[in-house]
Amino acid sequence: MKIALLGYGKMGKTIEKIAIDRGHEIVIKTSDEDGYDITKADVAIDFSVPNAAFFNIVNCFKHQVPVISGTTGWLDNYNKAIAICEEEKGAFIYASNFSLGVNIFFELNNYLAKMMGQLKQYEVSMEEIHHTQKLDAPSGTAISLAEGIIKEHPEYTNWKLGNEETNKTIPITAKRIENVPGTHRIDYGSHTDTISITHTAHNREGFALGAVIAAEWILGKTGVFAMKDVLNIG
Ligand SMILES: NC(=O)C1=CN([C@@H]2O[C@H](COP(=O)(O)OP(=O)(O)OC[C@H]3O[C@@H](n4cnc5c(N)ncnc54)[C@H](O)[C@@H]3O)[C@@H](O)[C@H]2O)C=CC1
Ligand SMILES: O=C(O)C1=N[C@H](C(=O)O)C[C@H](O)C1
Repeated sequence: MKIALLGYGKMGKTIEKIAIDRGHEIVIKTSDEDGYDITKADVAIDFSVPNAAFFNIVNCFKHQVPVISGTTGWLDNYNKAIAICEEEKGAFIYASNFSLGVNIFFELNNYLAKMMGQLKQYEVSMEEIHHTQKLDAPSGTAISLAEGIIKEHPEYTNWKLGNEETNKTIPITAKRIENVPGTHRIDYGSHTDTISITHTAHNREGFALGAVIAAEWILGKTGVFAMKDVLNIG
C-alpha cells in the first residue's frame, strides 16, 4: 500500500519504520500543507499539529483518499470534518490514541467508571504526563478517558484542566517531563483508600503500529470509523 505521511516528526518517523517493515511504501512525507499530490497515495496518515490537521484531513476527503488521524488538539472542528467526510463519501478514522494497550485501557476505564458510579464516597481525578514538546493539554487520550467516565458515571458531567475538585467535574492534571512518551493514571480516592489504574507507554511504537493497522483496515471502505471497529473490541 502507498502511504502519505502528513506530518514527519516523532510519530511520522516511527510510522515510516513500521510501515516499511510491514511491506508498505511511503510515497509522501510532508511537514507542510502544500507541495504534494495526495492522489499518489492509497491512504494518508496524519500526525501533524493541531492547526494543520483539519486542512490535511479535508484535503484527503476531497481527493477520495482514506485518512487516519492521530493528531490531537483540533477536535473543535471534528464535527465539521465528519460532515465533509460524509458529503465527499470519504473514509476516516480519528483516535486520540492508536495503541492496543490504551484501547484496552479505555474499555477498563469505562467498566471501572460504571462500578464506581454506585459508590458515592469515591472521587475521581486524572493525571497525564508527556514530553515537554507536546503542544496541547490535557492530552487527547485524557479527554477520551474523561468522556468515557462521563458516559458511565452519573456524578460527572464535565472535565477541567487543573487539580481543583469541583462538583460534577473531573480534574485533569497535565505534567510535562522530558522524554516521557505518554502516561495516564485515573484515581478514585476516598477517605479510606484509593483505587488507581495506569497506562504507561514505554515508546511510540504501539501508537505507530496501531495507526498502520488502521490504515491497512480502512482501505476500500467508506465512512467514519473508530479504533474499536478496527480492533473489534468493546
Ligand atoms: N493518536 C495517537 O496515538 C498519538 C497522537 N499523537 C499526536 O500526534 C501529533 C504529532 O505528534 P509528534 O509526531 O510527537 O509531533 P512532532 O512535533 O514530532 O511532529 C509533528 C510534525 O508535523 C509537522 N507539521 C507542521 N505543520 C504541518 C502541516 N501543515 N502538514 C503536515 N505536517 C505539519 C511539523 O513540522 C512536525 O514535523 C500530536 O498532535 C500528538 O498529540 C502522538 C502520539 C500518539
Ligand atoms: O503528544 C503525544 O506524544 C501523545 N499524544 C496523544 C495524546 O494527546 O493523547 C497520545 C499519546 O499519549 C502521545
